[in-house]
Amino acid sequence: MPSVLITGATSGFGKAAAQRFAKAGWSLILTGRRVERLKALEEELSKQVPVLTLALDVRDSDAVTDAISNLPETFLPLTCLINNAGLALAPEPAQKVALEDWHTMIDTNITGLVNVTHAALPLLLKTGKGASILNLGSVAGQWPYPGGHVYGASKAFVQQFSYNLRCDLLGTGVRVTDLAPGMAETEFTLVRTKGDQAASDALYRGTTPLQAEDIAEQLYYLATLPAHININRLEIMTVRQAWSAFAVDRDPA
Ligand SMILES: NC(=O)C1=CN([C@@H]2O[C@H](COP(=O)(O)OP(=O)(O)OC[C@H]3O[C@@H](n4cnc5c(N)ncnc54)[C@H](OP(=O)(O)O)[C@@H]3O)[C@@H](O)[C@H]2O)C=CC1
Ligand SMILES: O=CCS(=O)(=O)O
Repeated sequence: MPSVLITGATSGFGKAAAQRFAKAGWSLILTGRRVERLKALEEELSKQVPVLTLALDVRDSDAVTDAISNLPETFLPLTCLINNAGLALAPEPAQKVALEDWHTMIDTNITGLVNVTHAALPLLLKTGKGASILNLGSVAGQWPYPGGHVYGASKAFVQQFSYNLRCDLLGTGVRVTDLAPGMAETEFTLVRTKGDQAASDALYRGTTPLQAEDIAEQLYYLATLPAHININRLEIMTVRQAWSAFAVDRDPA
């Protein structure tokens, strides 16, 4: 039975991915900080497949290394790592943002992702052919927009780290993908606005955002491609989102 390690499984893409992989019979290693949600997910999915939940903050490198290097045999070999835990904060212009918010994004989206990758790499290399690392990037890593500042830059890191890993893992059989979604309706905007439900609802109202299940389906597709195929980057948007014109600073009329 293949097994998948999903970071940030307590909400959004991570939770939907856990449900999708469970449906296909994969063993699940699920992580996140919110213990109650992990427990609920374990209760739901352990009726279908073996489930191991790890209450972990991806920023804590010692805890991450310890947990991943001591996985029970039932959850090995590890076939897929989904580096999904992440967040955006402070949609305001850069010059108005608290430094702490920038640090939180860097510590989670960059340091957290490399912590988990470093800990899981020996297991994935042992699996070799057919193993995958699926990294949650974002359209924000490729395309600039106002208020994107450190969030977009952290996702540009995810893209380049994914490509560079591909170079080093050549010949090992381990695949690496930067999956870069656009606007998707999860708790992402609630977190970004520090709990402003009205702002979150307003962003998704009157359009058709991607849903967590759409991304889960892509993750499952990527993890189950024939072993000789590596999709390097997959950018995915709702058909109701696109780019906009360049902004220009003009003198008053
Ligand atoms: N929604 C969107 O529009 C898009 C999202 N993305 C990316 O997809 C990923 C998932 O986002 P999404 O599902 O939308 O958002 P959610 O807010 O719904 O889920 C985020 C998940 O990350 C976990 N997480 C956050 N910080 C930490 C931490 N320090 N340690 C461990 N887990 C953490 C949360 O768990 P807990 O709080 O329990 O720790 C939660 O399970 C993120 O990397 C995001 O940047 C990319 C493109 C578009
Ligand atoms: O990564 C999230 C999508 S967006 O808010 O940057 O468009």
